[in-house]
Amino acid sequence: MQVAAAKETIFQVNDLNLWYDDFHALKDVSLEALNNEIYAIIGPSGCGKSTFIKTLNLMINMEPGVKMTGEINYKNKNLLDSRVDLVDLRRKVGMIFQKGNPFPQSIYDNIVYGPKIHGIKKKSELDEIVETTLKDVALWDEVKDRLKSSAMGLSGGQQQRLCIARALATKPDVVLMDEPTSALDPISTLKIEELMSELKKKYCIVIVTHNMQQASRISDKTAFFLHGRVVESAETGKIFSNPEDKRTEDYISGRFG
Ligand SMILES: Nc1ncnc2c1ncn2[C@@H]1O[C@H](COP(=O)(O)OP(=O)(O)OP(=O)(O)O)[C@@H](O)[C@H]1O
Repeated sequence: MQVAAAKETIFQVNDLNLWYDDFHALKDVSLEALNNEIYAIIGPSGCGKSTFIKTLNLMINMEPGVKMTGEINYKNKNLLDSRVDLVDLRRKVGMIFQKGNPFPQSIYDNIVYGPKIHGIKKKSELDEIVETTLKDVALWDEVKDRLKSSAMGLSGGQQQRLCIARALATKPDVVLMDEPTSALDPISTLKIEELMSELKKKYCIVIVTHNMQQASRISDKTAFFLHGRVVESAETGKIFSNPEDKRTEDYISGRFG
């Protein structure tokens, strides 16, 4: 009998506390996210989901008055140590937001932006990155004849897939997604969900979602946040069918939030 190889730990967060000035927004958060898995973060508005996901590539440092204690180990290196190269970190830990936010440039230039910053200049190499990443997000067939047209002419769902392609172009390990489908129609949402299931074959994905069906459909693990704490974190099937904590059960059954 073959034993499946253990999945690599990408993030190991230990006792993370975060304050915005005096406001204690994350309390003793501990989580482990593995490669080739989708980790969903759920919880009511204001519970700290976006704050948490933004700590994973230190985008949170752009907010004024933020102070953190604890550990955010990314591939065994604590990001809260001072000597982290932020440019390198953001290349390896890509982020997708609620609304696709392409640059007002061509489809092609949106994708080559990151690779060019990281020193790739050869046209054949850039062409290859554009084709591969657009194929990865299932957008190639829709746009291959208009790569030089403005990205702003794409539909909302296409713009979101382009932004995912843009994140993939720098060869990340992780894709963070903060409510990536909340501004999309059901068909575009389904396409992004199918895409996530494909992407997890190569990446670790952490997604914040308000959509409980989405979390249960696509994720492997789920963490339920409330008032800045992780109430419960487990296999998604367990969270949705047999949660340990009454508050988790109340939330997933729509009794609050
Ligand atoms: N820059 C900031 N300065 C001060 N407080 C903040 C800041 N950003 C967020 N907060 C507060 O931290 C708490 C957590 O906010 P956060 O945006 O992480 O919640 P959320 O779970 O993502 O909410 P939503 O689902 O509504 O997006 C909230 O009380 C919020 O008001």
